[in-house]
This record gives sequence, C-alpha cells and structure tokens, in this order.
Amino acid sequence: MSSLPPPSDAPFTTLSAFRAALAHAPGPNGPAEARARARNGVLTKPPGALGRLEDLAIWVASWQGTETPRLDAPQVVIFAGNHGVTARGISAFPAEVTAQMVANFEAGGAAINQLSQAFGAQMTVQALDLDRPTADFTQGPAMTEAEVVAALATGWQAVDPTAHVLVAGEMGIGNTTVAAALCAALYGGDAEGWVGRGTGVDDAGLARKADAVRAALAVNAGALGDPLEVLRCLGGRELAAMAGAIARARGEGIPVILDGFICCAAAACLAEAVPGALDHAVAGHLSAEGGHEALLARLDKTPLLSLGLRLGEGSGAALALGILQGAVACHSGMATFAEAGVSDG
Ligand SMILES: Cc1cc2ncn([C@H]3O[C@H](COP(=O)(O)O)[C@@H](O)[C@H]3O)c2cc1C
Ligand SMILES: O=C(O)c1cccnc1
Repeated sequence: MSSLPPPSDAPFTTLSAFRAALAHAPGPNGPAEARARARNGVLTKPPGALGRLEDLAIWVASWQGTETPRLDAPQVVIFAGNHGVTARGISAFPAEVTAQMVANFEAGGAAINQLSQAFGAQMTVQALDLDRPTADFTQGPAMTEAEVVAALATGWQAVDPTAHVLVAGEMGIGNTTVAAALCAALYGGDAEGWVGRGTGVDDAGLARKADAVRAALAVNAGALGDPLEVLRCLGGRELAAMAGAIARARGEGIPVILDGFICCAAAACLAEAVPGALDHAVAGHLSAEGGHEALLARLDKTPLLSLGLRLGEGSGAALALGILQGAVACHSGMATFAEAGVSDG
C-alpha cells in the first residue's frame, strides 16, 4: 500500500475533451494478436484444451502489443467518494464508513489488501473530497462539470503506465444506488430492476433506493441523452475516477479487469459514450448485486467468476487476476511442440 500524489495534469479540462481523448485512444495491436494466435496453435496441448484461457491470453497479447504478454505487475487502485443521496436512508451503513474504510485500506486491513497481496498487485487508494459529498441527485445534478472532470482526471493520473493490467475498485457508502441510477439512465427499465440490497438494506430500504433512482432520473431528465452528462448528474466522484482510470488504461494499452456492479456502471458510461471504449476490458466476476447480470449483458461481457461476492473494492476483479495470470503464464511460458519434441498429432 502506498499513497499517490494528487493529480497534476490530464489531457482534458472539459467533458467534451475527455470524450475526444477516449474516442482517439488506439485499438488492439492486430499483428501482435495474429502472432499470439499462431503461438497458441503450436503450444504443447490439444487444440482448444485450455478453453477460454486461450482467448484471454491472445486478448492480453493484443492490448500489450506482444506475442508473449506478462501480468506480473498488476495495479489495483481504489477510489473513495461520498454521496449526498445517503441522507435518504439508502444504505445499511452510515456515510462515515467510507472514510473509516479508507483508513482500513491504508492500514492493510481490508479484503482488497489481502487479495492484492495474494496476486502480487501494487495497491493504492485515493480518497476524493470525502468531506464534500456530491449533491443529492434527487434534487439536481450530483456534480458540476468542474467536479466530474476533476474526478476523471484523478482516475486518469492514478494509472501507472508501466502496469501490466489494471483493477479499478471503489469504496463509497450509497454507491449501489448511484450505480442503479446510472444503469436506469443509460439503459432504461424500471428502477426496481436495477436496485439491489447493497450492504444489506431491508425491503423498506430497497423501496427507498428505487424511489431515489426515480426521483434522480426525473429531476435530471435533461442529462439522459448524453452518457457523460449521465455520469456527471447521476454518478459520483469515485465512479468518475474509475471511468477516468479505465479510459487512461485504454490509451496505454493496459488491459482492465472490471469489478462488480458499481465498477461496471461507471464503465458503462464510457461504452455508451464511445462504442468499443471497453474493448480492453474483461468482466472479472458476476456480483450478487441485483442489476449486475443485466448490466453485463448490456456490455456484452461474460464474467470470469461467479462466487456470490457483493463487496466491491475491486475484490472480484482482483480474484479474476489469478485466472488471467494463469492464462498468460501458460501462453507465454509453455513449450511449443517443436521445442519440446512432442508429436503434434
Ligand atoms: C464495512 C464495509 C466495507 C465495504 N467495502 C466495500 N463496500 C461496498 O459497499 C458500499 C455500497 O453499498 P451501499 O450502496 O449499500 O452503501 C460501497 O462502499 C462498496 O464499495 C463496503 C461496505 C461496508 C459497510
Ligand atoms: O457489485 C458490487 O460492486 C457491489 C455490490 C454490493 C456492495 N458493494 C459493491
């Protein structure tokens, strides 16, 4: 665990400049992908015997731009933010827990600390203006353009360009309601279909979450046509920071492992703003949170794991790191039939 310096310069100061940076990010490296596919075909195993691991390794190769990718330098970054909507009784825990958990991350005591350590990831945490919660989005926009751009820039700056793979996680009491509002705004459907129990709200809490989502969409109706305006009006600082980090990784050729419902909701704003913006991202897991399955379907992503996790913090993505590391270790380290003197059938 270490703390990163505050953001200095990102290549955007407006939402439209951020959109342009995202739209102009390079795609995968076709020749490297072709070489990796050819290598996969001559490794000492029956064709296809490593199942989805084979596609994953070739996908990592295409983003890293090399036939033999590596994943021994993973980066996990956790963003924390507070939300005005917590005043509406939409979480089973009080908003103070966000800052308390940041201290826990810094002391090494959270689940994501253990998982980062288990998979050899460098982990950092960035708290975004915890003393200044976003505005209650049932009353108006959660953030100004300056606020959302600052959060996007924090995420952008947090990415280590030398990292081999990125996990962006979050901590923010109330943010399952925020994620549900983003999904309802981006994809439509009833608020009830997108809200879930989060930290464990009861039926009355679930009804308050759906009410908050409905009110947020009604009062911010003018934002609904633009996915980045949706992020500004219905999102939160830690979600925007995750989006900024995921966008930066795209430009750096760093593959991303998406976490649960909240991370995917933030990422969905990118995918809806610029088609293909999540081509460098894989879904780490299927969260137990209500709307995640439908959200992954909208993103056209098949999760690597389904373990009933409903934690956030990047925890499911960090676990999936192990799968991806296994895929790449086989792809880059195995002998070919010729090298090993094994008959290729
Ligand atoms: C101790 C604790 C640790 C957490 N780590 C992640 N979350 C997760 O729960 C929160 C979202 O749920 P809701 O919308 O119901 O508030 C987020 O902070 C998320 O990261 C936690 C929540 C708690 C209480
Ligand atoms: O899926 C998630 O990201 C999630 C679910 C519940 C609570 N916190 C996060």
